[in-house]
Amino acid sequence: MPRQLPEHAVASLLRQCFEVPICQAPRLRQYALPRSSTPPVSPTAPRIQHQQKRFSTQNKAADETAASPKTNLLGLSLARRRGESQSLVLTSQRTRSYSQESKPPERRFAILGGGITGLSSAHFLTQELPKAKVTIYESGDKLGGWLKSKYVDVKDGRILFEQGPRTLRPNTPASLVTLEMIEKLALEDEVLLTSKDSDAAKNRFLYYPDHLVRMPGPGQDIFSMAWSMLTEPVFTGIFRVLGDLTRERRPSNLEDESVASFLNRRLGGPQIGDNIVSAVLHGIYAGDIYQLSAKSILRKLWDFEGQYGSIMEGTRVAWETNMNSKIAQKRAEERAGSTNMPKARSLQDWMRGASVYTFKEGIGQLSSALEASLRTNPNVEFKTGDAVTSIDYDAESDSISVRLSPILYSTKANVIKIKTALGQSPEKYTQAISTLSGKTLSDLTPSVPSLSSMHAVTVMVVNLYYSDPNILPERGFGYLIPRSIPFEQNPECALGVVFDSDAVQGQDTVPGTKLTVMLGGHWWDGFSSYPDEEEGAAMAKTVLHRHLKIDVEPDAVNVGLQKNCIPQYVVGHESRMRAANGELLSAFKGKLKVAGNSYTGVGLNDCVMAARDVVRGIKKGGGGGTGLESFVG
Ligand SMILES: C=Cc1c2[nH]c(c1C)Cc1[nH]c(c(CCC(=O)O)c1C)Cc1[nH]c(c(C)c1CCC(=O)O)Cc1[nH]c(c(C)c1C=C)C2
Repeated sequence: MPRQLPEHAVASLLRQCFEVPICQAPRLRQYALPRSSTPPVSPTAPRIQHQQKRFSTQNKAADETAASPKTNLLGLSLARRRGESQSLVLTSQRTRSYSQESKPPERRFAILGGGITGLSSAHFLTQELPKAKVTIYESGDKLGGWLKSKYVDVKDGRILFEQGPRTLRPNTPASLVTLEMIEKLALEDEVLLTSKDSDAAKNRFLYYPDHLVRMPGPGQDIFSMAWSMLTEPVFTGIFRVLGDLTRERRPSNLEDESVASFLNRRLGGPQIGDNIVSAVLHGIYAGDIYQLSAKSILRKLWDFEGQYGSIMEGTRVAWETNMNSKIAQKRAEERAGSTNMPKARSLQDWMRGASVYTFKEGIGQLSSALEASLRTNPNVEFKTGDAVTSIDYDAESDSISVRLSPILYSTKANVIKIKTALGQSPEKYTQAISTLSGKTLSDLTPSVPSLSSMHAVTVMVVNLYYSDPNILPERGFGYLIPRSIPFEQNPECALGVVFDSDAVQGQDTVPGTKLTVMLGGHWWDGFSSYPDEEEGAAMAKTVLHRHLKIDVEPDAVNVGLQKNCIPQYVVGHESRMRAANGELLSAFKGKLKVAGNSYTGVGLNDCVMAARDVVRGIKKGGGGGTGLESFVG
C-alpha cells in the first residue's frame, strides 16, 4: 500500500468534518479481482520510418566548448588566481597532453532508457554536440517506451490502437520544443490535427452519478450551462466556490498538501474535488487527489493563494496585470526557447486551429522517426535487451577535476561507470542522462535515496473496435469517472473512456467506432496481481454496457497492462526533487542527470522539453545541472 501522506492538521480536520461522499474508495479495496497473474504487456511493433529528409549532423554547435584546451587554460588561470597550485600543475599537464595528441578525447554520453525522453535526449545531444559519442541503454527489445501504437487487421481494413499517450497539445510553451523536433525529423507531412471545432474538442463528459454530463466549455450556450450547474449533482457545491474570497489564507508554514485538502480548504467542501477535479486528474495522472501534491499539480492556484490570499483574487490580479495575456505567453515561450525556433513557431501557427495533434501512423511514429534518424548516425549506439544493473561515480578517474575548481567539472574524464546484466565489465562515460523512472534509478544507485519513495500507478488499457460507426450516445472526446461515483456504477475501477474514433480521424482504413477503456490507476495501488487480458476485456465491455448501453460485441479488442506507467507527484514532490538534486550533485558531481516523466511533468511535451533542457545544460558546461535544478531556489 502507498504510504500515508502528511497532511496539514487543519486541512485534515476540515476533511474529516465534511460530509464524506458516497465514495467507492473503501469498497473498491474489498472488491476482489479475480486471481490471475500479471499478463504480459501486449507486444507492439513500432514501425521504423525511413523518411528523415533532413536529418543532419552538420550542426552549428561546437562540441568542444567546455573541455577544450582553451577552457583548460581558462581553468588554469582561474586556479592560479585562486592559488590552487596543485591543480595548476595538473591542469597544465592535461592541456599539454591534449595539444600533443592534437585530438582531444571524445566525450561519451550514456542515456539510460530508450523511451521518448531517452530518444529525445539522444536527438538533442547529436544536434548540439555532433562529435559526441552517445550510447542508449534500453532493457527491452523495443524503443519508444510508453508510446505504443499498434495496427490491427479487421474485416476489410486495418485500424490503429494506442496503448499509451495518443495526442499532443500544440499550443503550450513546452510544445514548441516538440514541434521543433518534428520539423528536424521532417515529420510535418505526417501530422494529423484535431480541430478546435470538432466534437472531440468541444464535448468532454464526466460520468456522475449514473449518466454522462457534458462539462462546460467553448461552444456551449450559457443557458444550458447554467441549467446543468443548477440541476446536475456533479456540480453540487459549485456556488460555495465564491466563498474562496473570504476564506483564510493557508498558514505560512504549510509547505504542501494534497489536491483534495487544498480544494477542501479553498472551495468550502470536498464536492468539487471529489466530483470534478478527481475525474480530471484521473485523465492525466490516473491518480488519487488525496495523495497528489497541490503545490506541484495546481501550482498556479497554489501560488495565487500564497500571494493574494485566495484563488479568485489571484485570478483577478493575474487578469488585470495581463499575466494570462500574450505578454506572459511570450515570456513563457522565451523561457522555452521559442525565439530560436522560428520554424517551430510557424508549425505552431499552422496548428492554431487545432486542439491536439498526432501522426498518421499514431503517436509511436514520433519515436520511430527519432529512432530511425539516430540509427543513421555513426556516433550513436543502441544497447537494447540488456538491463542496466548499477551506476557509479568513478572518483579516481575524476580526481583531477574534483580537485580543481567547478569550472572544470565538465572535463572529458570518463567518470560514470555503468554495469549491465550482460556486460562483462562496466562501461565508462563522461556524463550520463537517466530517463528511467525515479524509483528505478534509486534501485541502481544508493546515492539518490530521495527518489526511492517515488511511486507510479498501473493502468490497464483496453482498446475496442466496432464496425458500426453509430453506437455512441454522444460524440466527443470521451468521459472521465470521478472518485465519488457510487460503487455499483463502477466496480471495475474504470478511470475513463476515450472515444478514439472522434478524438482522432484519419488513421484507420475502415469506418467504425473505436474506444479505449482505462482501468485501475490508483485504485489498484498495492495490488500484487492484476486482471489478465481476458478479464480486462470483459471488464471493459461491462463498463461500456453499463455506461453507454453498448451491447454489441466488438470486432477487435486489444488489452495491455501498462505497469507503473504514470509517476505520481504526491505531497512533498518538490522538496523530494530538491533533495534528489543535492544528492545527485554530491554523489555524481552533476555528471549524472535526470529527465523524464518522474520529475518535471508527466506529459509528452514535458518529457521532450526536459530532454532538451538537460542537453542545453551539458552544452553550457559548468557541471552544475542535474535536470532538477529548477526545484532549487
Ligand atoms: C495510459 C493512460 C494515460 C493516462 N494519462 C496519461 C496516460 C499516458 C498521460 C496524460 N493524459 C493526458 C495528459 C495531459 C496532456 C497535456 O496536457 O498535454 C497526460 C500527461 C490528457 C489525456 N487524457 C486522456 C487523453 C486521450 C488525453 C490527451 C493526451 C493523450 O493522448 O494522452 C484520456 C485518459 N488518460 C488516462 C485516462 C484514465 C484517461 C481517460 C479517459 C490516463
